Amino acid sequence: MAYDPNSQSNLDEVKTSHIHLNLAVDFVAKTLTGSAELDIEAIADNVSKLILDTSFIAIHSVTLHGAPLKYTLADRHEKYGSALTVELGKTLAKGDKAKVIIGYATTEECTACQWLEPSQTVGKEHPYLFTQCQAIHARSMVPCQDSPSIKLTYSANINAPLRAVMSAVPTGEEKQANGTTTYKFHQKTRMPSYLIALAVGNLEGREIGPRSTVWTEPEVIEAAAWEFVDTESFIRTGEELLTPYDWGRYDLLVLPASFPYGGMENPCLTFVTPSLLAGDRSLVDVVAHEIAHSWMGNLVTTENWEHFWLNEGFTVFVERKILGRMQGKEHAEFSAIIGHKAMVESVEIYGKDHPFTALRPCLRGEDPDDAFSSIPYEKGFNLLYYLEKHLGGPEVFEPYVRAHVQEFAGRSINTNDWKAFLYSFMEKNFGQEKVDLLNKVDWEAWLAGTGMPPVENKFDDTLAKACNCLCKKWDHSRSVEKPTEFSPKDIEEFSPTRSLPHSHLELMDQTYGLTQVRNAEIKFRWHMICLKANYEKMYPEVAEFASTMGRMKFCRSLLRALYLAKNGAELARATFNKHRAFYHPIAATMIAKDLGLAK
Ligand SMILES: CC/C=C\C/C=C\C[C@@H](O)/C=C/C=C/C=C\[C@@H](O)CCCC(=O)O
Ligand SMILES: [Zn+2]
Repeated sequence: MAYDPNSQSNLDEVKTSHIHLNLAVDFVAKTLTGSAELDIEAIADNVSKLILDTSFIAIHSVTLHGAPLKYTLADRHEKYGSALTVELGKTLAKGDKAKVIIGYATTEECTACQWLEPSQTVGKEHPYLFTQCQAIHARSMVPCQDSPSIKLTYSANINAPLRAVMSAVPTGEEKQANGTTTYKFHQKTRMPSYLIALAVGNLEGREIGPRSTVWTEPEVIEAAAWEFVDTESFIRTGEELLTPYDWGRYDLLVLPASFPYGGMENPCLTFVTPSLLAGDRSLVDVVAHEIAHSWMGNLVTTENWEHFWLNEGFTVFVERKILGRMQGKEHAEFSAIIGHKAMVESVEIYGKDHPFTALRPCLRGEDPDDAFSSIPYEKGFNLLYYLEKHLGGPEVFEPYVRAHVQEFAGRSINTNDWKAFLYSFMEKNFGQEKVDLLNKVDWEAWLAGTGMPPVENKFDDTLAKACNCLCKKWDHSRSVEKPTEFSPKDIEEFSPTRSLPHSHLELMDQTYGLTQVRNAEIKFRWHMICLKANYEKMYPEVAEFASTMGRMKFCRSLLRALYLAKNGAELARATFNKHRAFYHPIAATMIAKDLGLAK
């Protein structure tokens, strides 16, 4: 039976198999208004009610096959929203089906939607709406069983004044007499509610592959189409490693700058931050990551957010397999080294004994957004990387990873399911020898232990060597007042850490032009180095970057570091307060907590 501590739905009694959305997008009222039709099925006997997750939603009506039903909306749970209890007016036996239609509207407190003014878009002429439902924000957009343990198909008719795109295949559009258009969608593959996604804006599409179109504002379409030209090769490599791609289309949507994540694996339509548009295709590993989710997370889904590592650890593992095949093994290993550094930083931020540093944390009573960090990604990856080596390498492990997808596609699983299948696959295909090896793994330390993983993997440092070498050179240059051995050539491959004297930071900037750099990853690291050194001259640049780039990896980390830097706290808070409306509601909530501004 499904267990989900972050949902208030009666998951043990009912499951939803399909949702049809009929929604009108109102940019003036900033609401989605219409209905959600839920096809439900009793999974137990004597089911008389349906309990749905909602958050800041106004319920207008509930009907069953046209007849009104009684319902109550509970007082709001601070983290999980208001449970909507619908009296079904009859008792369902196990296997009985029903269609419940809920008339509703979102409200201005909706945490999934960000409504952008024209001034917040690239083109500055049209408003824009986008949603982000992971982890538990779908309930603020659609009344539903908002748990990844429930997998459903969905369809939608979205009436909007501008083009609408969704995490589904478009099936048609109908012009309306009032000048709006109804955009129709269908998602045939069963997926969890957190993958429901919608964007509406002045969007143009450009084909970049046999099953891929990149969507974005016309002003950036050229740059986007150029940057993501390798998309089809990533998908094919994923198919070679795993199973045929199941979702039909793989389109990309490049969002406005306030999009809070690097990418979001919404099926058929990955959402990405415009910070990937580096102009040199150097940041497209995020696209490899989102494509890997087509199998890991979207087909094989975590049962609840406590096993989030099954989505992300496996996705990072496949992402690095794809990179290894396309760019060479040393690139994949370099990515693992960078990921390891991110994990060290996350453990430092939480503290090594913090429960959220465990691979499988307890999230009862917690907001999953508070538990989000690099840990499920990188500790999960490190466990799989370690298991691959421990069990005999890719020849043994890659067939297992493929079998894992074949076994669990279409299902939601937990860590016990995962481990049981790993044992049975190894025993069946390779015999007792592998089972003995599995029995030697310190499962308790890997899964429940806090802090860094119990085993430190060794990664190939071919590409890291150049960075480490240059880092040492700058470190040793502390004793020299005006070092002369540095040149722009140094940084064709690199990145440093411990704080340097301000004079050296100035020289570094003059030599490498770091303040002017376009690549957001490099800019971010340069800003972090300056903040670590309390280099106040750079604080205004940091504030500018953090208030124009809504990807939390950048703005949240920079504002938190500025807040902790000498004389930086006031500027961090002032910057956030001034630009609060720029951030997506999820980012705004998290940053307010970091800066001690949460209510
Ligand atoms: C143990 C953690 C438990 C639950 C967390 C689940 C969801 C967290 C929620 O905050 C949503 C996360 C969405 C992530 C989307 C994309 C990431 O891959 C982006 C990573 C950061 C970046 O590159 O910007
Ligand atoms: Zn991911």
